[in-house]
Amino acid sequence: MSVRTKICGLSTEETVATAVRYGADYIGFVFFEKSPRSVTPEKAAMLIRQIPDHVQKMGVFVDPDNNLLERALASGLTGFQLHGHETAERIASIRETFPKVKIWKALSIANSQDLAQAPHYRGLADRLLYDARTDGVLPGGMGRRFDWRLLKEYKHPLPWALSGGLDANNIAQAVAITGAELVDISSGVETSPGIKDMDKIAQFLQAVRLL
Ligand SMILES: O=C(O)c1ccccc1N[C@@H]1O[C@H](COP(=O)(O)O)[C@@H](O)[C@H]1O
Repeated sequence: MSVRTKICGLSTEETVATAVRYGADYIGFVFFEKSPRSVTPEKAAMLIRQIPDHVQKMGVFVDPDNNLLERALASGLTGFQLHGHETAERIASIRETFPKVKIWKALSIANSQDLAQAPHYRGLADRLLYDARTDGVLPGGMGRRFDWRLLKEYKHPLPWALSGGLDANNIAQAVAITGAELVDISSGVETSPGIKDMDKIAQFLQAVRLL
């Protein structure tokens, strides 16, 4: 099975170049000021200029207003990853305002009841991103994982991706249990919060290629 990858939270030219060189399918930029990975639209634009067309560029947001989405989109994004409490109605409104942009809705998962929100986004989001529920300041990017067995046999209402606490050592098990065809990583390729490591990026992408 070919598993696609998203490397998230990049903020330097070197790490973007490494992710591209080792075959990332998606690269993510965080537009959330409380995050140690936060970038401005201007910085994202500079980084996105070095990314080829075949690699999708996702912006990560937490309950953004349209003004922020607009400014970030101008940097060259192809998709929005919405990681806050965005309702189905809010997603519908974002889709109407930005019809060409792919929309991923992140869901915080801690138990099987959390999956009940998933069908609400059918026909609205392009993809669901299952991530672990966190209790901290950040709703993602905490390296926290959830019980992957919750996704076993689950009938997904939409295309989806797996995230939350993934790394080069656990990715084979995560994919074997969940059947994920797209995986998303941030802190698993860092040495400390916000500091990406080029070797870890390369190792993760190579580990996925071997699956
Ligand atoms: O990375 C962040 O700082 C972040 C901030 C706000 C919302 C989401 C964020 N990151 C996303 O969280 C998941 C899981 O990350 P990790 O691999 O567990 O560190 C991933 O999609 C990041 O894009």
